[in-house]
Amino acid sequence: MRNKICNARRLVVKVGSALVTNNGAGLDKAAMADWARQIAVLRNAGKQVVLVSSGAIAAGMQRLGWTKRPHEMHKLQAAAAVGQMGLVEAYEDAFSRHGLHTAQILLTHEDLADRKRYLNARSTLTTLLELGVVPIINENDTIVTDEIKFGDNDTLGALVANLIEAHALIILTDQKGLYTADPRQDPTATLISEGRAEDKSYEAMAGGAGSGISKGGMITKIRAAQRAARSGAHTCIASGHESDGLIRLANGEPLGSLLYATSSPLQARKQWLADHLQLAGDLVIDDGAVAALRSGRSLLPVGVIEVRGDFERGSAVACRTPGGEEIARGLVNYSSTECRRVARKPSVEIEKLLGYIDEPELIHRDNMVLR
Ligand SMILES: Nc1ncnc2c1ncn2[C@@H]1O[C@H](COP(=O)(O)OP(=O)(O)O)[C@@H](O)[C@H]1O
Ligand SMILES: N[C@@H](CCC(=O)OP(=O)(O)O)C(=O)O
Repeated sequence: MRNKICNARRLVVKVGSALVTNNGAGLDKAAMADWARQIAVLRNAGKQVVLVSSGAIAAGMQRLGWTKRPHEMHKLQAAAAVGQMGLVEAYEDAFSRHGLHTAQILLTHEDLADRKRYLNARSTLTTLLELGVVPIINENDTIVTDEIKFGDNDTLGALVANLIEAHALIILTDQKGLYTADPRQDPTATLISEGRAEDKSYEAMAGGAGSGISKGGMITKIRAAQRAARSGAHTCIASGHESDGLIRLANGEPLGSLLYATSSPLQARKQWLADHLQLAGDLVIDDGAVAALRSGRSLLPVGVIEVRGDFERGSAVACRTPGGEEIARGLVNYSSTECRRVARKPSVEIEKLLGYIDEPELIHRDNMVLR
């Protein structure tokens, strides 16, 4: 079962406030440096890793000399803005010692619910990963308050796993994993080694957060595992204090709790595309494009004869024959106006015709499902 994590080529690692900040006492730079070292080992083994890290508020409180967490939302937001600097500075320093570049990405849940921003975030992240950079993600606390209130970077980790079609989400926390009850309250609680992420019985085992600085607790981790499983990612909840924990997980050691998905990322994504999309328009395609799509290739502008409807980048559109038969549907990389300008043209002309290029294909095969 643990080969599910060692086979994962693309991983999201989430580290919670309790860990990054040593339970609120400023940043634990030694721990951060150690995760960076381990992530560098994973990168050298050919894995792509995105880091979702909390800790901005605690770091900001320390920089501002505050000893008590304020209740006012705007003060928490100000602390997060100050602390985010220290957080990324510390990671940048730690990763640069291993010759790795980092990138800061601040996201909100709304960004990922919006199709256009979703596609933009997705292409930026995948480009960074291909460049060998380690993206470091946190919530954009300046413009949203939900996450500060609910302390929910676990959900963000799952949304990022959905976004980049990660194979695994590793949630590092201050416990060894998911126990049958909160181990702080119940000393007889035992560690769950593995089970299906969708298993509803886990929700009843989760208590609240362990410390004043964290907010989510286990329930947000279990829900994150359920959400990650919907895009085919397995989740492992494990201790961030375990020596070489990430490396050992990647080697298949049975650390922590594995909450596994039952479908592959590609199957899950295609199922989602097939079930959930409301079509915003049609791309009428020629015989060559029909054959290309049926053999599993992406849709290029050269095969498009006509564009019907008004739609934005990221909308769902159908690919149809001139007779109206639906061949495929998927998320389109360009708006209807842009599609009309590039239809029938080779991809190399996109930049000249539009003045910029997002992607060489109108619909990428990963974002498409055949009918
Ligand atoms: N069933 C459970 N198994 C393990 N930990 C649990 C459970 N229920 C509640 N918890 C608590 O959840 C805490 C971890 O969540 P949290 O404090 O939000 O950490 P993080 O900042 O890493 O997200 C643990 O310290 C533990 O006290
Ligand atoms: N984004 C904020 C808070 C998010 C948060 O606490 O999440 P979690 O680590 O899941 O408890 C921060 O960086 O301080």
